[in-house]
Amino acid sequence: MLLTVQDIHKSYQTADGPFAVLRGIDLTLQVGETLALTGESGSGKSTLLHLIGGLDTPDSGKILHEGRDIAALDDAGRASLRRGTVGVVFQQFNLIPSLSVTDNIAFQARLSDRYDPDWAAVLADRMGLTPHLAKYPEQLSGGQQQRVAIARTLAPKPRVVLADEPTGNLDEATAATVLDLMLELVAETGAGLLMVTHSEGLAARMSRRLHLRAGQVA
Ligand SMILES: Nc1ncnc2c1ncn2[C@@H]1O[C@H](COP(=O)(O)OP(=O)(O)OP(=O)(O)O)[C@@H](O)[C@H]1O
Repeated sequence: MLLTVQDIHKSYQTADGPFAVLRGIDLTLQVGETLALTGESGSGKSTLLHLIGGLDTPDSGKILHEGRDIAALDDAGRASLRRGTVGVVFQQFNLIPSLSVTDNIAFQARLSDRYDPDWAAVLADRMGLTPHLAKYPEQLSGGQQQRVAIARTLAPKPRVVLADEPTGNLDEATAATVLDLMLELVAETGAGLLMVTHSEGLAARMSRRLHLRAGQVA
């Protein structure tokens, strides 16, 4: 199993006392599987993604990446998880303005020592970015920038791809094209994808759906 999440609980402290955002979440993700995470605004989707990516820690419960409990990792193990094993795509593109498209795509893979120029070239080609490799982010359209962000995430060949509304900034047709590409590439690398989306249309293209309601799987 690529990813196993067991009975996750998470509360935030507020002025009125603790607020339970996640109240016992279980999920699994297998190789090649794509899981849509839906739920109303505030239902805890981003919180769950952050916990799975090791960006925050749950109050209780377990998160296993390929059988390894992330709570048991030391700082170096956690850093390596964030840089290579898990890839995250956010709604904001977060490209580095001073780097060309080529260098933006390579950036994370280089950091984690997983840079493969041939794979980076394949990604750029499939994402339709080859004519734009020498350009800088400000010279690209929103859809092109998002494709660079996705290529950058996939460049280190992560085992699990976590995506938070990755096409939320794009028009519907562009969003569908970008998602199809992401689904193809995730399938080819044998990764699993967990994607937050508000779009019924996009959720329907994925292999499974998990709906959060009041901190639980509905
Ligand atoms: N650091 C924090 N401190 C306190 N409360 C928080 C914190 N982060 C999130 N929350 C609260 O937890 C709840 C869940 O937030 P989260 O961002 O996970 O929801 P979401 O389902 O991703 O929402 P959206 O679809 O609007 O992005 C919200 O009520 C939010 O206000």
